[in-house]
Amino acid sequence: MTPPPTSPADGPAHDPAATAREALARLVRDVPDFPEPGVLFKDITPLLADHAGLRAVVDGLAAAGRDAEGRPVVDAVVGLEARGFVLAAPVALALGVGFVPVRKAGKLPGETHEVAYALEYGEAVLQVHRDAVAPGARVLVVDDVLATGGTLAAARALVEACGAHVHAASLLMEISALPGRAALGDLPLHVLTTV
Ligand SMILES: O=P(O)(O)OC[C@H]1O[C@H](OP(=O)(O)OP(=O)(O)O)[C@H](O)[C@@H]1O
Ligand SMILES: Nc1ncnc2[nH]cnc12
Repeated sequence: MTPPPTSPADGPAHDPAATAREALARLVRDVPDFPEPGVLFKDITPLLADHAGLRAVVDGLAAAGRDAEGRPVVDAVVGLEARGFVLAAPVALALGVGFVPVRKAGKLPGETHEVAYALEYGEAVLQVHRDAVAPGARVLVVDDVLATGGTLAAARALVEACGAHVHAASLLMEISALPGRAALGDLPLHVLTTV
């Protein structure tokens, strides 16, 4: 039987994390001065439009919700409006659990918890349905970008207001020039790439 490739000289080894990083490097577009001067916007729409790239990053994001043997260890996946929704729903399917939306204020019809927060280019209010996450549940939070950490800190506060626990946050990319990681204290972060 032919052994699997072990070095670049033998051919490309199957490394899911490297595949996701390569997709991000190739398919995320930098847009200077959007949505305001001084912001280098990371546009993920080319990545979302590429089936293999989307597949690679969904698999990479879902890994944060599994144990060392690959078994799911979370009870729900929370996605953050709007880009986080696109990624979190397939991650929830991959892990065999449900999807819970955290939305900008005024969009959810039921009783909500809410948190005001600031992000790299503005301020907003996030909400979650009070009954969306069961008390004691272990949650994976999924989003695209970690910049200042304001959005993710607000999402964590909302999950905790439901009496649930954030197992980890899983993100496509961390902007290392911004202080997001420091703002999140002991929250376990799983990032597919750092820019
Ligand atoms: O770390 P932070 O500084 O909080 O920034 C990160 C957040 O900013 C973007 O969301 P945005 O509110 O622009 O929403 P969108 O997905 O609706 O475009 C991004 O999708 C993250 O959620
Ligand atoms: N620079 C950036 N690019 C894309 N999304 C963001 N959210 C916050 N900062 C961002």
